[in-house]
Amino acid sequence: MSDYRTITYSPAYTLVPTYECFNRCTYCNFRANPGDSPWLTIEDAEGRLKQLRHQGVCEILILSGEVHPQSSLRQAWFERIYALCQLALSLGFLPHTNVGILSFAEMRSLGQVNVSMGLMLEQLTPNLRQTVHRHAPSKVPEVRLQQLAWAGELRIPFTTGLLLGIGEKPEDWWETLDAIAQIHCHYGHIQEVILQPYSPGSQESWDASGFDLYKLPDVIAKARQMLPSDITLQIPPNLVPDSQWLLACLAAGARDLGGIVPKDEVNPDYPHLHLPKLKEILQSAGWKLVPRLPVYPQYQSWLPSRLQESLRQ
Ligand SMILES: O=c1nc2n(C[C@H](O)[C@H](O)[C@H](O)CO)c3cc(O)ccc3cc-2c(=O)[nH]1
Ligand SMILES: C[C@H]1O[C@@H](n2cnc3c(N)ncnc32)[C@H](O)[C@@H]1O
Ligand code: MET
Ligand code: SF4
Repeated sequence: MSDYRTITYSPAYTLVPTYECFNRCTYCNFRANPGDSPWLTIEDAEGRLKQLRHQGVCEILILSGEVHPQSSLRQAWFERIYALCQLALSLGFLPHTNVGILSFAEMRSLGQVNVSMGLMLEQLTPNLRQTVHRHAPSKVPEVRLQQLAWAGELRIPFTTGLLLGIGEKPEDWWETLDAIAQIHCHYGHIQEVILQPYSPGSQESWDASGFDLYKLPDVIAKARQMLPSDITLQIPPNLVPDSQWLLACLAAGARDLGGIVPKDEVNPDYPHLHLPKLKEILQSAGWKLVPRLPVYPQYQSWLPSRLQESLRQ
């Protein structure tokens, strides 16, 4: 069977351990000030996950604001995230965690309870350190590249990507894609690359217009040429609301729509279309939308045997 004309998505639900974050990326509509966002309790998460059973949800996406590595609360923050992953597994779900920068030891332990993990490279250009990332130590490009290398060393199936339209130049896109291609050639662990158009929301401090979506198909086409063919290109359909342009993105080489979630926690102002509607749009152009797991098939044998057991169930 050929996978020609097939587009995938992951039926997902997002848990947010905390919105509090010591970084202040100016485009962020997610963060709260440290101390201002009560942490998600295990009891609360358990209640929510139990309601999700038998609804077709497979992936639990764990997205968090970050507690400073030197903070006395760091260990409790990390333990809460680990416990949330264990909880999701115990209830039959498959966790994918993206909680920002981790120490090597933290990443290694989360690798034991996640079928894949993620961290967006955003953009490599150092210029953003003076602008949108001026108060975001976690967004230092070298630090993020190091995270990708550690994930490779630890053989964790990984999702990364570019945030487009945060003040970078087109040549910066190619530099960032090239870095991803190189790291994948070394470790072979990048399962997908997200091309995420910056989309303005109501909570951010930056007041910029969103990424010009009409450029997205060209960026996708170039990314498809530059990246190894075993990396899937993902675009978030809720951030490409014009269905003709969504189809143009697929024609250009995007093959995955990421997690389709009840609430996009990062871009709460952009709800997803209902699945039947999305299927209909894709079908009109000859595409079939099919669910996938948060770990791609070629990486399943990389996982610890406990996680492979969870996959079988
Ligand atoms: O619904 C969303 N899912 C996001 N996801 C999840 C993604 O769509 C997929 O569900 C996962 O990558 C699993 O395949 C991210 C995953 C990452 O590793 C890094 C960044 C994102 C960003 C988003 C996002 O903004 N909205
Ligand atoms: C979890 C990921 O969400 C992305 N992210 C953060 N803020 C926005 C926004 N306003 N629009 C689009 N993507 C965003 C970043 O790339 C981050 O790494
Ligand atoms: N704080 C993490 C990052 O930026 C993940 C969530 S962002 C809303 O990488
Ligand atoms: S994008 Fe992530 S790191 Fe930046 S402020 Fe938001 S939550 Fe924090």
